[in-house]
Amino acid sequence: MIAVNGVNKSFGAAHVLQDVTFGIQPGLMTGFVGGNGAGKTTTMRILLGVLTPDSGRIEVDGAPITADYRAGIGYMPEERGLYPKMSVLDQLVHLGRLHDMSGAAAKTRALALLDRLGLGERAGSRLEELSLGNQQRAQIAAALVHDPVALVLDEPFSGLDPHAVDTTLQVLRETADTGVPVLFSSHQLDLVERLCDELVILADGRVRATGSRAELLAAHAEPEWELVTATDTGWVRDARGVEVLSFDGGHVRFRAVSDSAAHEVLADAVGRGTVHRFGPVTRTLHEIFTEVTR
Ligand SMILES: Nc1ncnc2c1ncn2[C@@H]1O[C@H](COP(=O)(O)OP(=O)(O)OP(=O)(O)O)[C@@H](O)[C@H]1O
Repeated sequence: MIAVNGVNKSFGAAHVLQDVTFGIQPGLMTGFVGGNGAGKTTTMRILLGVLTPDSGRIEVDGAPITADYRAGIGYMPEERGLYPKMSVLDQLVHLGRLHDMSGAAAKTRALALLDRLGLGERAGSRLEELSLGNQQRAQIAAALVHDPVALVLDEPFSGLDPHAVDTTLQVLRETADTGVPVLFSSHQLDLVERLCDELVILADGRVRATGSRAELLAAHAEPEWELVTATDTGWVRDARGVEVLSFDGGHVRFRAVSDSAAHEVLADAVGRGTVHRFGPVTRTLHEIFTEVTR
């Protein structure tokens, strides 16, 4: 596991990372979310060793991260890093060779990756000739070409069309499935919700919440329930251990002192007629994000 441990960083008087602590587990996709200026890029740069923290440590399996390990990370920096005038394939091969791959192995791997990312036909094009979305795909291939020990990707999905998002996702998921820890930042909560195993929510340089989507939803769950029946639900107001929050004919939303109090309401409703829907009110990641970053 890669651990970001108690990291602090200031630029002048601005304390932009405050005791940032979280883990990136092997085999899992960890989404790093936060608004503009929250500190995601700064954290990633510290992880990669591009910036030095004022205090705190980056560890891999309990020991300080080494230069060797860092060299094996596939990094997609915010400022991107490929040469505009060089062909996509040539620079991928060049990057592979910088990581001690043979030219032939790097070429085979690069072509396979470009194919997977839907860029096979543009392998010979100069980067600057590609659309922004395709340049982005080339950047993703560049982070992956040397079979990285870990992946750290700054906004890898920005500018991708939905099809490219899906293929990129599949490629990242397959990489994670080989036991590689994957960290990526994103503003797109819907995407993060769809594809992340773990989430780290950052606001104003502090980690506000971490955990799987299910854990976050459970930790921030409201003990609220919803019941939809074919008949009037006005009687729920008189049920024991229940406070009705809203009520509209056959649709009632209520808070219950316990799960069993809520289930008694269900049993009562079933006795009275047809129940269309019953269950806890599920919240979206967006609601939780808004709440924890407020
Ligand atoms: N080199 C620097 N010098 C001074 N301030 C900096 C520097 N790099 C980052 N900052 C400041 O640190 C804060 C965090 O920036 P960072 O780029 O890490 O945020 P972010 O979460 O990646 O934001 P975004 O989603 O907008 O890219 C911001 O207030 C930014 O202005």
